[in-house]
Amino acid sequence: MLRIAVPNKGSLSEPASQMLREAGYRQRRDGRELVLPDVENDVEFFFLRPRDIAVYVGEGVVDAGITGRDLLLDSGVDAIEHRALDFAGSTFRFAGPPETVTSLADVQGKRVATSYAHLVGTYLAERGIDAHVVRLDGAIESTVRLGVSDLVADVVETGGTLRAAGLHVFGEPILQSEAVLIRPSGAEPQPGLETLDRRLNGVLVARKYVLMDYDCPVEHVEACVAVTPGLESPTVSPLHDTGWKAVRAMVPRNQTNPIMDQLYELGARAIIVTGIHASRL
Ligand SMILES: Nc1ncnc2c1ncn2[C@@H]1O[C@H](COP(=O)(O)OP(=O)(O)OP(=O)(O)O)[C@@H](O)[C@H]1O
Ligand SMILES: O=P(O)(O)OC[C@H]1O[C@H](OP(=O)(O)OP(=O)(O)O)[C@H](O)[C@@H]1O
Ligand SMILES: [Mg+2]
Repeated sequence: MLRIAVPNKGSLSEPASQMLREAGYRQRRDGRELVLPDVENDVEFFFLRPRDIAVYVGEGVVDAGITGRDLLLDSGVDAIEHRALDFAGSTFRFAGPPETVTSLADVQGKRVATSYAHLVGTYLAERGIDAHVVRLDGAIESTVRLGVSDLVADVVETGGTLRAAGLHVFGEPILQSEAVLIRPSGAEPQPGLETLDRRLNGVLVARKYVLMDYDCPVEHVEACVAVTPGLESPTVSPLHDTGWKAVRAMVPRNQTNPIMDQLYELGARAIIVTGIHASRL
């Protein structure tokens, strides 16, 4: 049985369970369940604190886990990213009062509050910057006002929290983070992991692509197909009217409308878009 760690709280928890549900796995209905066997799929889910998941995976206690890339790197354990999962996207950045910090060099000699002490310590050490890292669990943005730090290093999504605290980001982003599937490094991946990974990729594809069908005059098929090349190659089928063909291809969801505009200009008609419920590539 493949043992998989899933975040039990925080911003990763609900989207991770949702993704696993879409991939055909059982997920807990009651937020207090700690272990959930899914016998039909030969997996067992362990609901753990997001920050601890990399540790369990690194120790080989579980075969895989879902966590944030930032948490994985901060843990410093022997686990590696197996696949990016395209949710809980954020950047990890330095921020501080605009009057006192504007570039990375200004961090020298200052107090930096963060929940990611290892990540920040390593980042600064690699750049030869000597600073005092103050490790705190959360509400990092308040630490400057409260006098515990001179600046912070924290997760930024919309930037709203920093703005509300009167802080501005500076320097290059330390890291781009998102939810990731991780596994122990070194050891060969468990056999069931490939199935889990293919299923999760199936969900990613179903979210990212739509199916586009359209009819096209025979003489414009090549031009239209160039606009919708699909993943392998689009399906081109005959129609009863021999002057027309039917074309079907997967297209990126976020380009649906510009692609339909281009196809229409090229003479395609009856353009129909359908969502993909599930996929296996
Ligand atoms: N606003 C956000 N947008 C996107 N990702 C976020 C956000 N806040 C935290 N994360 C991500 O969630 C993970 C941290 O999870 P954790 O549960 O420790 O904190 P949290 O989501 O802030 O939960 P909480 O503060 O409610 O305990 C990290 O990978 C982090 O990048
Ligand atoms: O850029 P934003 O869209 O404002 O989001 C980023 C904020 O969200 C998270 O905080 P959370 O609300 O989880 O509180 P915490 O700091 O106590 O974890 C994160 O730690 C940042 O503070
Ligand atoms: Mg938080």
